[in-house]
Amino acid sequence: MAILVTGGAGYIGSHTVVEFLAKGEEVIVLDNLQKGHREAVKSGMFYEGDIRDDQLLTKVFSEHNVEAVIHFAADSLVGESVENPLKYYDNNVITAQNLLAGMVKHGVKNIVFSSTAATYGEPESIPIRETDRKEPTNPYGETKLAIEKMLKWCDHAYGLKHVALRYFNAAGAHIDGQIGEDHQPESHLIPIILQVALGQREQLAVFGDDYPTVDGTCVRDYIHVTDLANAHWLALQKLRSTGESAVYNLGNGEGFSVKQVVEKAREVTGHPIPVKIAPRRAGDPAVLIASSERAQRELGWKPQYNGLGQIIQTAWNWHSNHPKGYAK
Ligand SMILES: NC(=O)c1ccc[n+]([C@@H]2O[C@H](COP(=O)([O-])OP(=O)(O)OC[C@H]3O[C@@H](n4cnc5c(N)ncnc54)[C@H](O)[C@@H]3O)[C@@H](O)[C@H]2O)c1
Ligand SMILES: O=c1ccn([C@@H]2O[C@H](COP(=O)(O)OP(=O)(O)O[C@H]3O[C@H](CO)[C@@H](O)[C@H](O)[C@H]3O)[C@@H](O)[C@H]2O)c(=O)[nH]1
Repeated sequence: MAILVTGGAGYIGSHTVVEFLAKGEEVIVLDNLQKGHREAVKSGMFYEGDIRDDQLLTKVFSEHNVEAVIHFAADSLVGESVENPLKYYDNNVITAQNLLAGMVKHGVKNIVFSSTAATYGEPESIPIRETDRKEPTNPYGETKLAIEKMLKWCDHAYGLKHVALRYFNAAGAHIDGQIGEDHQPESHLIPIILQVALGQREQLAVFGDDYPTVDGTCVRDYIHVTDLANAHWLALQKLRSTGESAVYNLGNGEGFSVKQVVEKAREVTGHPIPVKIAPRRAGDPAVLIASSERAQRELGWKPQYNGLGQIIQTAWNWHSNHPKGYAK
């Protein structure tokens, strides 16, 4: 039976495809390449197209005996979602609805869903636990929370089981150096810092230094992309063995401010990485740090890359060897 990976040509999806293939799974990727890269999917079957295309979904589900879907495909930028919320309701909520309808129609019973720390909004306490209050501060988080609720009701009505994985900040690149992060245009902190180190940007704009944090800049929990990829496989095993829906946070449990990330990147790259202080970016909570205790206990998940320097080093290997990303 096959595993359908939507958004498998994207950053986290492509790393997950590698891990699933290594475990001997049969993988099919569906990606419209709006952000992903065909070159990031080295093997496995590939369908180029949009999940909102019913004919294509029917074709994929008819041509394969799909056991489970790993659903990465989405728009996922906090700042952009504040400026253009309807884009997020369309490509996140409507896309998920279409996918779930296709799964129900074709009798596919399992889904692992990419949720996010952005579902919590400003945390009520740190570290954040799965049961904590969820009041997103941006439309991106709202759409992911709406999908989590849609999954709950699909379980209730159709017996469609899910594991929702609330990732904190994905970072780093595959240890073999063949795949990594390449978003056009880039908006994520670590790749932007490394573009400064490569001389592709003059400086990093730090979005706000007046947050109630250790040095005034936002604090995030950075988790290696391969550790995230492995959590998906463990989530699938849980669905296979228990047939129960669940939700898990995925992070390292340690927070780093923007300035601390810059400092660590200076150590890794040996570059001074100049910064300038810029206004706050709308929708950013001050601090997001995970408790992943539930994932460790119930999935047996244990991050292998728990040092920020180690995570940045893998990203630096990728960016310095692929200064233009996947572009030739
Ligand atoms: N990067 C992070 O730090 C982070 C953290 C928390 C959650 N997430 C979630 O993880 C998932 C993957 O994130 P990423 O950073 O790899 O993003 P990405 O943009 O690199 O990957 C998403 C992929 O989905 C594809 N896609 C988007 N809409 C599609 C559609 N309608 N039909 C078919 N393909 C479509 C894109 O082309 C892209 O390849 C997203 O759902 C995101 O919300 C990411
Ligand atoms: O040029 C930049 C880029 C980012 N930041 C800051 O760096 C931090 C991290 O930003 P970024 O890398 O853009 O990640 P987030 O906005 O925290 O969001 C990521 O992490 C979330 C989970 O925490 C996911 O849901 C999102 O999809 C993913 O993009 C934030 O405080 C930003 O304000 C800057 O100061 N300057």
